[in-house]
Amino acid sequence: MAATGSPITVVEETPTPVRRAAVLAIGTANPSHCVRQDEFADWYFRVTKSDHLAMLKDKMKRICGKSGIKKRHILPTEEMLNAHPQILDRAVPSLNARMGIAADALPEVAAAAAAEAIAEWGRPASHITHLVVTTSTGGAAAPGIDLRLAALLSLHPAVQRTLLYLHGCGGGASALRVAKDLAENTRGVRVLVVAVETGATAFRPPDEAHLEELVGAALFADGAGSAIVGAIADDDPAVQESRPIFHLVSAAQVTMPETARAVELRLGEVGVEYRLSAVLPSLVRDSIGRCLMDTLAPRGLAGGGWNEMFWAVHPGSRAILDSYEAALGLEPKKLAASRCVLSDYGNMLGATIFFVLDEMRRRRRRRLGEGGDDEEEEGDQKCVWGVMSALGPGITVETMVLRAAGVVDEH
Ligand SMILES: CC(=O)CC(=O)SCCNC(=O)CCNC(=O)[C@H](O)C(C)(C)COP(=O)(O)OP(=O)(O)OC[C@H]1O[C@@H](n2cnc3c(N)ncnc32)[C@H](O)[C@@H]1OP(=O)(O)O
Repeated sequence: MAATGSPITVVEETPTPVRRAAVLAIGTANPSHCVRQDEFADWYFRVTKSDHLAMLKDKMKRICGKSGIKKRHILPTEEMLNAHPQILDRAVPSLNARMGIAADALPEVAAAAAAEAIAEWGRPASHITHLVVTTSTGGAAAPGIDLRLAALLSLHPAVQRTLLYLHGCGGGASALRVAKDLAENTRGVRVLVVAVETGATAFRPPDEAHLEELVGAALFADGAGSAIVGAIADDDPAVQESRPIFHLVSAAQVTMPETARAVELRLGEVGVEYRLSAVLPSLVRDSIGRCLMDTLAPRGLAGGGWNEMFWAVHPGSRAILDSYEAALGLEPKKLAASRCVLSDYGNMLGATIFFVLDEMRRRRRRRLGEGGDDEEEEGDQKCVWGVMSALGPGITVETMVLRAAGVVDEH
């Protein structure tokens, strides 16, 4: 597909929608422990007592240097690792210790992000009708983090809970897809969506036999993202309460052919184990254009040119963003919000997409509200239609067509 082209005409999923879902508020939060990427290799090898593995440490420094990350928040501290020595010993089961750390810490981080979204929404938490929570690293228990979160936020006892486990980096987008369906199918539904992740469940010392874990240790980070999703309808009195940020126009999920082993997540005796194929960036470069074309063509978006839209791409890593850019012929400004989030927070798996949406609307507000003159930002403020894209295990591609609220379509 050409990078530029004819005006965009979107085929709506429901031609005469009674209700159309929209993101009404966004919140984010992180644990307080922040590490600088240029200091991470020294910290990581010291706290894992691995300074003797000099070649691995050098490799880790090279990976960190090419990661596109400046800093990120992580739950593990030296004190925590000293209190749980089994985390540093691959020969000893450590799942219980890791799940305990996640169960203690993550509800608070998730609640902080959700509380920020609820405050922006401006209505009582008890008005939330549905809660969709996703995590790949925050345990596997029932009742799970969703029930704890409902209690911390004083949600209504009848709130309907859905918990999505192990959707990886696509988790936030999956949860938004579920929330969109819930909101559009029942009048008055207001969904609180929360994604929360920690690398504590996957933190291990460096090992020559598990080099992809060096990559994960260099990229993955901890945080929570949240959104309120509701449906906007002309005949809905609740519309008065809502100031949409992004309309959720249509959603799709596809799996790239023959990639079932490219990205894997597993819960094992030593916590969350993952496989990241070294050829992941090239797999994405080769297939993402076709995947998006197949997904978006039926919705009328494949003929308009990728640069005519704004892009909210999950920053799996610097190389993954490079692959999107190369495959789609995107101008550098298109992925500026994704690269900014990667740089400041790292890859927080499912939580990251909320940070990207938040960063995009912040840039829009800055531009529209303060009359900024940054040409790079200006391009995206004018785009009405956008694509949210995130890759999960599989490689599973989650895609959502977005429409920016408050932007006039000039076509
Ligand atoms: C979890 C989910 O559900 C979805 C996800 O988002 S998964 C996370 C997605 N991200 C990734 O998998 C990382 C993709 N890779 C990258 O971003 C980049 O390769 C990188 C930042 C790790 C390195 O940058 P680069 O430009 O490729 O530099 P390059 O010099 O080729 O690689 C640096 C080193 O990393 C090693 N490396 C890169 N990818 C590796 C992998 N998957 N496993 C092991 N080693 C790897 C290279 O072999 C190289 O080692 P040497 O320096 O010893 O030669």
